[in-house]
Amino acid sequence: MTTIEVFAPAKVNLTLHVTGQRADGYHALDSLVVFAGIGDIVGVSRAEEPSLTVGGPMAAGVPTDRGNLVMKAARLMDVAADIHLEKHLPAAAGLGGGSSDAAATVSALARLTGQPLPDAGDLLCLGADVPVCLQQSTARMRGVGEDVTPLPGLPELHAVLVNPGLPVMTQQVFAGLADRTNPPMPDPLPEFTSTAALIEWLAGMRNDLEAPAIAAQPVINQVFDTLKVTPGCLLTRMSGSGGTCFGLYGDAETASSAAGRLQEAYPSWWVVATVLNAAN
Ligand SMILES: C[C@](O)(CO)[C@H](O)COP(=O)(O)OP(=O)(O)OC[C@H]1O[C@@H](n2ccc(N)nc2=O)[C@H](O)[C@@H]1O
Ligand SMILES: Nc1ncnc2c1ncn2[C@@H]1O[C@H](COP(=O)(O)OP(=O)(O)OP(=O)(O)O)[C@@H](O)[C@H]1O
Repeated sequence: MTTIEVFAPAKVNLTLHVTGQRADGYHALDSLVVFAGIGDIVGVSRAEEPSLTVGGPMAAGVPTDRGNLVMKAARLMDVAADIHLEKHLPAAAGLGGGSSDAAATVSALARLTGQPLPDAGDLLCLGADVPVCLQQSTARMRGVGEDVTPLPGLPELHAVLVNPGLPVMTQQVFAGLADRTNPPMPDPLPEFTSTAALIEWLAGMRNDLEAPAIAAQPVINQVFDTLKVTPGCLLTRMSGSGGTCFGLYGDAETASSAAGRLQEAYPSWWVVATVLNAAN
């Protein structure tokens, strides 16, 4: 029995500019998206009937029925498969958890069956983050998520990801936006010759969902305040619709030390030091 396993990395929005709203209610975005060294693992093999098992340290509360996005992905691919999902990412965390899992499932089933990958537009029914998660590489994401421009050559970043353990529902955060028409990022983006230059530029960009996410889950403010005072923290920002926030550091040792301090101080939080945009 052939089993295909695919890594489903965490999706991190280094910027997230909300530039408008469509008639269908979805928002136009302009986002610099990178992927982390931590993620879920999706394993698929052919079966008579679809089935799903969910394991891993972050499996609690994740749907194990047809509502799981990996099962929706299998239905989109029209393949009956046994799927095993190993969860390492918190759900409803702004890390594209379910979306990355769905994208990994699509990729694994395409390899298992030889089917072509669906177009970005066809993947949106699984989630707005699925097209960028299918590429699993640094990109500028626009439209509602279907317009994905790969950005090779960006410097890698040493980061600490922190999630306070409370789910944040994406729809509620978008609904809480005060302004829905905000400036996009510059086009084209500058050439970044160093990590320091990238971080300095990022400081001038935004995540427009921070304010409504904080309104929905005020503990996010505490995550920001805690990250900001860790030694060597160069930038803090929320990823996606939250509640995960990230801090950027100059090197792996500084990031790892900050993660250790934070995890000791907040044992119930999910804290991970990782590399973003690692050279593929
Ligand atoms: C916030 C981001 O994670 C940034 O990468 C994505 O835009 C959201 O991606 P996602 O979690 O896959 O979102 P979906 O599950 O497709 O949509 C959840 C809800 O978020 C809102 N939504 C999502 C994407 C978008 N461009 N505009 C929206 O207004 C819609 O109300 C939608 O019903
Ligand atoms: N494979 C999955 N992993 C985690 N949650 C899932 C999955 N499939 C469906 N869900 C459901 O989707 C909800 C949203 O979880 P998900 O991890 O997709 O949010 P998110 O994508 O991290 O948020 P954002 O889009 O802001 O990055 C969860 O609360 C859960 O009930």
